[in-house]
Amino acid sequence: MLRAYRSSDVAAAERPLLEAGVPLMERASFAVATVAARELKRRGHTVTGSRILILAGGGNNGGDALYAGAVLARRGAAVDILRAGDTVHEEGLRAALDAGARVLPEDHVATAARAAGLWIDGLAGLGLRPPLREPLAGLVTLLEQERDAAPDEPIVIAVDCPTGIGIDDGGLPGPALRATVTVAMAVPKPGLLAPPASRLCGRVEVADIGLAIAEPPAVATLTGADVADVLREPDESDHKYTRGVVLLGTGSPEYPGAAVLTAGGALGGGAGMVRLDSPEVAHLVLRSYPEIVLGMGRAQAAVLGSGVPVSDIERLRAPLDRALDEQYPVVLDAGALALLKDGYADLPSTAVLTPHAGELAELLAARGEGLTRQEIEAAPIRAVRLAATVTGATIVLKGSTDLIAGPDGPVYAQPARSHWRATAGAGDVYAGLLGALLAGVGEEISRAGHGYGQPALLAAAASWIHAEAAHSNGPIRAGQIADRIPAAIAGALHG
Ligand SMILES: NC(=O)C1=CN([C@@H]2O[C@H](COP(=O)(O)OP(=O)(O)OC[C@H]3O[C@@H](n4cnc5c(N)ncnc54)[C@H](OP(=O)(O)O)[C@@H]3O)[C@@H](O)[C@H]2O)[C@H](O)CC1
Ligand SMILES: [K+]
Repeated sequence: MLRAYRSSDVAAAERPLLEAGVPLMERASFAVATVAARELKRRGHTVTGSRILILAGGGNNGGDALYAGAVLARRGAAVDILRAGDTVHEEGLRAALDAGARVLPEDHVATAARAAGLWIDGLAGLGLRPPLREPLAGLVTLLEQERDAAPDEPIVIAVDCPTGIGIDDGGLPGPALRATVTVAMAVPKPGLLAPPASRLCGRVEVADIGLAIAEPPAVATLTGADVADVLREPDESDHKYTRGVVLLGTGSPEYPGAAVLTAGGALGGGAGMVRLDSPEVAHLVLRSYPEIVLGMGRAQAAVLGSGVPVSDIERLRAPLDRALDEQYPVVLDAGALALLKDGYADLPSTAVLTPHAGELAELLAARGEGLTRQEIEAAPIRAVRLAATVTGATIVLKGSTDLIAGPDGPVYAQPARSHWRATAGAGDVYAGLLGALLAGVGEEISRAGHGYGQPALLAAAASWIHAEAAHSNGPIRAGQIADRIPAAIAGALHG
């Protein structure tokens, strides 16, 4: 699991080590230099003979970059330093100059940017209070223009984070310098895992500088190994009821396919049994999945709303109330979210809402929180935490990176592996898959009662599985995603 920590927690953890004289900056800068050398090599260049531009801000981020420049200059690179702040990290500058680097006149930015094959972005890191002020904002804008104009795009190594991103909220409040590789010191920060900021980070590498953080992570990303830990593989004691029964209140004459796709997601996700409470489309679903059992009945999880128009949502009220009364998990997708506009003020965390940004804006507005779709997409971590707080439910904000928040614990940020997943019906498949995972542990969740972090963790696991199943180098249909879920789960469980 990738765990990202707030900048304040990182800075607090650094302090005693710095006071004890632990050479954190030396370790950090060596890591930056190592990544820079390797990236040059990847492009068929050697450090010797390469021209490298050090973008040195006025703080320790600049210090890291300057010491990295010293290492690279000693290895034969031609190193130019652009001092971008009123102040500079004096020892770092001294080290770089002693190693043969030279300070550029300020009006040489464009020329130097074009001449350098690699830039090291040490303008600002943990100490940035976004948005960027002038002259840094103008410098970053100019550098982005030069990068776009350069015949060969330079390699940009971001020290700790790309300068200008919202390091803790994942926002992009102003200009920011896109990176090829981000070298995160000690631990990732939230802006490296959550969009829109994460889109500017390039590949994230974490440099071990001997720092451990005791605080809980603010954002986390599950890997396949974590998913294997979360899933419960059936054994000889299992039967279809112990593996979890999912009740689907999905699909309608207007959107019959959603019933088929949620059924495919639930069956692919390993439900012991799938019940369908949508008589008007049952014949269609049975044609694809004869395994489906028709009608209501005892279940360990319910999935409601996919493909159900708002005009038809009253039929979902009974299964929703039953899930809440019997305290088993319920996924509220698409049309079912409209039920929450009046009533259901305080949902349990076993209610998992799966809005996209527009639906989330409507949900928040109904709770008196006026965030627009644009504001949600600009700072999704804040939006998904707010939604979990005002509803009490677990929130899955679907997007190219799914963001998942429960009543406590980290926000999970689960990126798509490829973007062909953005196709009609993919959300229906996700809802069914999530229902299967929740049903698999539904009894445990019910016994544990509300406020149980498990639904958010399972929703993150479902997102990882869905991204894995949807990973493709070309177009993929939602039905194909459903068909590939079993292999994605087997891959997580057995490598
Ligand atoms: N603590 C350590 O020794 C280690 C830290 N690591 C590296 O250091 C940075 C954190 O360094 P810090 O000095 O705290 O701050 P930064 O260098 O990240 O940023 C401060 C500079 O940024 C300017 N600033 C701040 N906000 C803005 C803004 N909105 N617009 C423009 N400029 C801004 C600030 O200027 P001021 O005039 O406001 O002072 C500073 O010039 C961390 O990220 C690591 O890279 C080591 O890795 C480990 C040891
Ligand atoms: K930086």
